[in-house]
Amino acid sequence: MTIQWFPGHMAKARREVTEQLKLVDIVFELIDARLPLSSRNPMIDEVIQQKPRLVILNKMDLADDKETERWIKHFETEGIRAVAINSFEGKGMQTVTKAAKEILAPKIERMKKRGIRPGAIRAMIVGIPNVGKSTLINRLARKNIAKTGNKPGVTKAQQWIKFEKELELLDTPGILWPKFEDQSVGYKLALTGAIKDTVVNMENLAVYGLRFLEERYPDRLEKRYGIQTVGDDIQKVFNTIGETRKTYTQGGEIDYDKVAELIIQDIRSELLGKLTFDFISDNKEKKVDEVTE
Ligand SMILES: Nc1nc2c(ncn2[C@@H]2O[C@H](COP(=O)(O)OP(=O)(O)OP(=O)(O)O)[C@@H](O)[C@H]2O)c(=O)[nH]1
Repeated sequence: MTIQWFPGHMAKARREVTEQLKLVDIVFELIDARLPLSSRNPMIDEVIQQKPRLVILNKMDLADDKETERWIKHFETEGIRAVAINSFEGKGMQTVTKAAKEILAPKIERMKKRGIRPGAIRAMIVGIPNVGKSTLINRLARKNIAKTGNKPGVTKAQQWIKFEKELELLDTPGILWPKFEDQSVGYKLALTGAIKDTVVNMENLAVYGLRFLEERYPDRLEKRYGIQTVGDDIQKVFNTIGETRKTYTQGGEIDYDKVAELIIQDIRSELLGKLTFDFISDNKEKKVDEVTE
């Protein structure tokens, strides 16, 4: 299933999440650890409102550990509890349950004081396509209840999963739309596979990837491709990579489409190491823009 985020579809998605929210005590906002800014739904605060929330940075195995740590601290300075996990391998699951219990502890205490016996804590997962919602549900359920896939937009159909003593999870995650803010957000989402390749120009995406690496991870660029700077002569860079990797057309020319694909695959498949694409300074720059507008 391909999700087309037309306005009607976005309104429906929001309505559905708002309905589901009434059923739960806490929201697990699932984001991609590589994109702690770009993989958040742009209206998430408005949608969730005052509901207690835990931000979960998934796919931590693919992200830069130092940056993930920084992001967790950053969320906490904003009053939002955050944890990092790898739901693919089931790493960090205890941090999710522990944090959820701690966030709700004051509420449970208040209920107890009023003589109300608290029931199980009920949670739901919310996130944009492909952040790993189904994978996490399966992990917490420890069996394959939810369907997963490696293409954006596969999640479906609703019941409660008891994933630990006193904790229950809605088996249907809330799927919200990604940001369409600017081109760089689009490129970052495409580089991590959150939006389909067909909606972006692969050569432009590869160039964006190279420039990003040059700016943030120049050592990796040099190690993998022997390139120190990308500069303005992109063709030269593509030629260098094409020659080293022997990416030729049948006529013996450099195959630029293949070089672009190769760069994107290298980025996606960790051949350039663990990468984080959003930096806390990106967030600050944006806030300054907003203030001056
Ligand atoms: N490396 C890594 N891959 C993950 C992790 N979690 C999920 N994935 C992969 O990410 C892809 C998307 O996972 P899903 O669980 O289908 O994502 P979803 O959010 O349910 O996707 P939609 O159905 O599109 O909303 C799959 O290929 C998963 O194997 C993780 O922690 N690490």
